[in-house]
Amino acid sequence: MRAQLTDYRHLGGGKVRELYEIDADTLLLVATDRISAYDHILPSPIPDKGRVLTAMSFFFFDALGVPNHLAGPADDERIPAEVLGRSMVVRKLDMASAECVARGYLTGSGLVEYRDRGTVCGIELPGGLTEASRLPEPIFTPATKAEQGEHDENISFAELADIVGKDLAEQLRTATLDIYSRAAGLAREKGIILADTKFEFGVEADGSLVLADEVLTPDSSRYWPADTWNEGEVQPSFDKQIVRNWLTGPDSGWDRASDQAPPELPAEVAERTRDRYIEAYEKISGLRFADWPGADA
Ligand SMILES: N#Cc1c(N)ncnc1-c1cnn(CCN2CCOCC2)c1
Repeated sequence: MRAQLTDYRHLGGGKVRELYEIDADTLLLVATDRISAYDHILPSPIPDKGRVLTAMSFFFFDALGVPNHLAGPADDERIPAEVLGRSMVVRKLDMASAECVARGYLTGSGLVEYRDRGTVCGIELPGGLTEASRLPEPIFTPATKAEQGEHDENISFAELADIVGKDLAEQLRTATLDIYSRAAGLAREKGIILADTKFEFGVEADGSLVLADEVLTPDSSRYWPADTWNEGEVQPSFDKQIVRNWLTGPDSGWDRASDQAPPELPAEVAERTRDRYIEAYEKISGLRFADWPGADA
């Protein structure tokens, strides 16, 4: 008999996820169908988004073969029926206080700093790079965790070392770059560019790392279609471009520059976005989303 969500203490959450306490040693990480765009949580859910992104985390935790925080399978009995398929039962860890970001391409906040200083997180980069340039090699660009609604603040490796200690900072950098490179190679074979991604790690009593949080989902990463990659242009997001185009198009009636909340999405836009999430998962994993638990949740 499955527990109820109300059996668990709600610890908090973020823009699109919630965290519950199962017991002293175990948490329930729940992904919702909420989607954010242009720093707004949209009023319209994307059906099955939580399940697809949870399936992606489970795929990569298995594929990567590094120590991780999963404490049960996708259909673990401790997962309430209403969130089955979009939840992970995870071990409660002592979390490292840093967002561990790897970038293989220059965009977003990294591009802003590069245009200002020629660096990203204090890392000198070659001249002449532009929007969506592939970097000579992937770089580790840590950030401090921001309060909800705020943007994480990029910091240098030296600043990270001051926060977590030099040895742990070096471990975080090595693990982040190694996992990113392996995942990027896997995605590229399937025609998808993993431009960048954000990991969170726990630290065991012996100082070893445990990969935590969600991993390599479209919410924690930038995924671009490889066949349309064109240096110097803002790349289309593999998963969110349909929503972005509708929101900034003539039909939405929304002004991105205003402080208006975005409108509801047409059902067709939500449905096509669902299809893109499923396409990303099935292309990358080689698995069928139809086989993932929780379809009737
Ligand atoms: N994963 C994990 C984990 C763990 N295994 N042990 C202890 N704490 C955490 C933890 C607590 N917060 N976060 C940031 C991710 N949050 C998720 C919910 O939504 C908001 C963001 C991770």
